[in-house]
Amino acid sequence: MECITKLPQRFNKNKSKKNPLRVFDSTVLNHQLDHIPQEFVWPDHEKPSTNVPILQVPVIDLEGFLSNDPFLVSEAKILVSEAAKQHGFFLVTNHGVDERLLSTAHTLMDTFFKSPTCEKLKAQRKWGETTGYASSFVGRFKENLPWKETLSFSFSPKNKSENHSQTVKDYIIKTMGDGYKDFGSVYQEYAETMSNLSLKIMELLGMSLGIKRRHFREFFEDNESIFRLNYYPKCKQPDLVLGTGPHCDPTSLTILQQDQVSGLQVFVENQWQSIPPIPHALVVNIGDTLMALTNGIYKSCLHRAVVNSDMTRKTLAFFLCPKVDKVVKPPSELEGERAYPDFTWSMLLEFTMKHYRADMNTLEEFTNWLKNKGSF
Ligand SMILES: C=C1C[C@]23C[C@H]1CC[C@H]2[C@]1(C)CCC[C@@](C)(C(=O)O)[C@H]1[C@@H]3C(=O)O
Ligand SMILES: O=C(O)CCC(=O)C(=O)O
Ligand SMILES: [Fe+2]
Repeated sequence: MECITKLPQRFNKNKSKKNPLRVFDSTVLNHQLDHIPQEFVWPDHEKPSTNVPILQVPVIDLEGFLSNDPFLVSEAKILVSEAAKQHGFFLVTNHGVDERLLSTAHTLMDTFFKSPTCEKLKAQRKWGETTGYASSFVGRFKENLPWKETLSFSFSPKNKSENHSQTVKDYIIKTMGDGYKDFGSVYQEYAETMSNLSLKIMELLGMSLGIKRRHFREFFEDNESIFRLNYYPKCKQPDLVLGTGPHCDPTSLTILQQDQVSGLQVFVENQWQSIPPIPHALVVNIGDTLMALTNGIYKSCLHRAVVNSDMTRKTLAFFLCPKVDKVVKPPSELEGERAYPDFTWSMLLEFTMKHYRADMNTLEEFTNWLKNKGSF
C-alpha cells in the first residue's frame, strides 16, 4: 500500500466529552506549531530551566584501564568509583568503538524518522512491549507527553548455538521490509559493539568495588538488552516541554551517544546540571538494576533530556539488561543490610512497561508492588 504522505490531521481539534484522550502522531512534533498541545506542557516545577551549570563528570580512558598498566587501572577505578557513588554518570574515551560506526548510526536515524508517519507505523510499538516505534508514547500516557519519537530494539548477543542470531537486523527487516537491510546491518553491528563495550565497563565496575573482575561481566554475558534511538524534533517553545521526562533508568547500565546538540541533564546537589556533548566520548550511567546489584553502593540517578528551538537532537541509548530470569541480588562481598529485595529483571521490566512510568521512585514503588503481590 502506497504511503499517503499528507496524513489527515489525526488529533481531534475540539476535544469532545466522548473522546477525552486526543490522539497525536509525529506530525504534531514535526510541524512547528505555534500552540503546543496542553498534553505536552509540563507542570511549572518541572519545566526546563535555562542556563543550568555544567556537571563535572570524570572522563575514563578505557584503553588505559584495559592496558592493565597498574597506574592507569588504579586511576580508572578511583574515578569510576567516585562518580558511581555520587551521581552514577561518567564519560568513557578511547573506548575502541569505530567513529565511522558512531557517525553512520547517528546519520542513518534520519532515514527512518524523516519517513512518512504511515511508514514508521509499520514498526509501531505494541502496548506492554519494549520494541518498536513510538511517537510521544501516544495512548500510553495521558499527560506530560515526551517531545520525542523513539525506535527501540531488543538485543541479545550471538550465543554458541545460534551463531546467526541477529535480533536487531531481523526485527527491522521483518517490520520495515527488505529495503531496510543495510539500515538493519548498521544497528545490528552497533548493538553488538555496545554490548561488548558494556561488558568491559562491567569489569571496571567490578574491580572498582573490590569484587572479582569477572563477576558482573559473567552476570551480563548473556544479556537481553534494549537498544533505543531517540529523535527529538526542535520545538518552537522548548521551555514548555521535555524530550524525556525526569527518570532513573530501570535497566543496569546505559551507554548513550549524544550528538553535538546538548540536552542531557542530571539532577545533582538539588539542581539540574547539564552533561554537554564531548566529541569521541560516550556517556555511561548506572541504572536501578545495577544499583540493586551493588546493594545501593552505586547510584542510579535522576536525569532528563530537554529540547531546543533550533535543531533536532538525536541520541542512541544502549540499555544493558540481564537475562530476564536472572535473580538480581548483590554478591556476598557487598551484602550486609540489604537495600532491595531479590527480584528478576523481567519483573522490573513488566512493572515499568505495564504498571508504572519510570521516574525517580521506580525502585521504591517496585518494592511496594512486589510486597503487595506477595512476592516476598
Ligand atoms: C526499560 C526501559 C523503559 C524506558 C526505556 C528503557 C530504559 C529507560 C526508560 C525510560 C526512558 C525512562 C523515562 C520514561 C520512559 C517511558 C521514556 O520516556 O521513554 C522510559 C522508557 C519506556 O518505558 O519506554
Ligand atoms: O537522550 C538523552 O539525552 C537521554 C535519554 C534517556 O535518558 C533515556 O532514553 O533513558
Ligand atoms: Fe535515561
